[in-house]
Amino acid sequence: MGNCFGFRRRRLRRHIVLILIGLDNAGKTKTVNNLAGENDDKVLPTVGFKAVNLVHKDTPVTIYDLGGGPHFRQIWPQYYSEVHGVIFVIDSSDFTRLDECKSVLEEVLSNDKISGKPILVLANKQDKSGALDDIDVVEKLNIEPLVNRYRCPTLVESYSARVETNAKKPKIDPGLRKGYHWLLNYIVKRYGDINLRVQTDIHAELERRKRMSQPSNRASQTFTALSDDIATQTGFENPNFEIPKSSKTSDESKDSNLKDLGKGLILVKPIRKPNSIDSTITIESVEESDQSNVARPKLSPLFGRASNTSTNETVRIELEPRSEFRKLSPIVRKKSAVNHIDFKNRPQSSPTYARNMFSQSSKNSSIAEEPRDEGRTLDRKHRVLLNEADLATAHREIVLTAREHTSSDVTHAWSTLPAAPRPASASQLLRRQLELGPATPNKRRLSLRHMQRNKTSPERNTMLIYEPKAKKHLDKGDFETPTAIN
Ligand SMILES: Nc1nc2c(ncn2[C@@H]2O[C@H](COP(=O)(O)OP(=O)(O)OP(=O)(O)O)[C@@H](O)[C@H]2O)c(=O)[nH]1
Ligand SMILES: [Mg+2]
Repeated sequence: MGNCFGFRRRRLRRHIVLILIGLDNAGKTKTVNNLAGENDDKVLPTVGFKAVNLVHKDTPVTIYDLGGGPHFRQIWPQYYSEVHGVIFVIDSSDFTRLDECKSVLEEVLSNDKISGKPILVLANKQDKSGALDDIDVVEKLNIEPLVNRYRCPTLVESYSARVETNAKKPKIDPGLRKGYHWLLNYIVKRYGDINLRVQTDIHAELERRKRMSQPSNRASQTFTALSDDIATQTGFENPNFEIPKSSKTSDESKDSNLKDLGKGLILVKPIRKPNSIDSTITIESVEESDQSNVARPKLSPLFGRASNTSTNETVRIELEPRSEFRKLSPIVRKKSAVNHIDFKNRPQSSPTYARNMFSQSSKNSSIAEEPRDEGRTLDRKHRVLLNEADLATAHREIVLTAREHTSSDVTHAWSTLPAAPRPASASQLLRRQLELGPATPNKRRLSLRHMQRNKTSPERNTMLIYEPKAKKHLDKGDFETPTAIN
């Protein structure tokens, strides 16, 4: 019987997109031909890519069969954001290329757009004598630690894409059939989560490309994108944020801020890797100088400034939230009726929160407009992202904490706000880690990893910090135990 209210259950329209990759000559095209029921004796090396459309239990499936030659591998990442899963084919009879295969697989899995997505590893050419079976492949390619590291649900299957030529319709090897069905069923079951991530990634990628195509604003806008990803996709307050308790008057505070801004500014510029659309933000310290004629970098207020006060080594990165990202963010979607971000639990992500806080603070008038406390600063628009001093002194790995606020917090004055944060647990929306990567004397990589419940893999934002006059050499040995910042 139909629904008596005349409602029909709306089914989510699914469309699964897979990417088929692996070294050249691995048998990718032969494999997809098998899946499509094509009996093609001679397959030629793929130039560029080929899209194959199939159907799995009423769900359309598109498989991008990409060329595996070294030149074509460079275009693989362009497809990563839009795929729901990966099929990685290996020629298990070609022992000479196992190392190459291993490093290519690691490169794929470590990509931000792939980490966390399901992977089907296919050990092809089992008909050849001496071919490695699936267990050997797992061992030789070190697959287990690799997929654990990048949190990719993985299945390894062995099969042969070579089928009997006299058969009208090629039989699909049971190994291939099993693996293919596992991958599709896995995606179908978690389609909502995986697809949300795919859509968000596609949107972010388009935005980034749009920005990159505007040369005049390239530096500032790229930085905006990066900051926004941190600010809006985490939906949380700044990791090292602490509510400052300043005893200074607003005039004093303004003065000290102006002075600090004059010292050691930081240049922010994007670095583009050749043949890649990815860019990294480099933050370069400018040495302190008394010469007034030294040109200071002009940074757009759009993306905020970054400043480094030489006295306390605080790197201050100011974030400007952008509304476009919010529209797609899972946090926005949580409340169905309106475009509403649940600021109650993430008050510091909210521009209105900051505004309220400041209007509250100015009403109370004992609060400085831009209060400052030992290198940590919060002002009207911005939040502190990294506290260099904290990083440099103790922490190899910092497990960030989430802070619980109730709406009543907003009515408090700065000085009376609860300061003790509650440690984030795995069941909470986010799990974030700040990692201090391997360091050279003057270069450090800081990456912010954060995980959202609705996503299947961590987001990662990386910044390289160059310190021309760095004295400390930070390496693994300097840090022993992870410490929570409170
Ligand atoms: N013996 C044997 N040969 C296979 C098998 N699968 C593919 N081949 C052969 O391996 C060669 C390469 O196959 P392709 O499917 O073109 O390989 P590919 O991975 O698509 O290569 P690119 O498009 O260059 O990246 C072809 O000559 C296939 O006939 C298999 O299971 N057994
Ligand atoms: Mg091919």
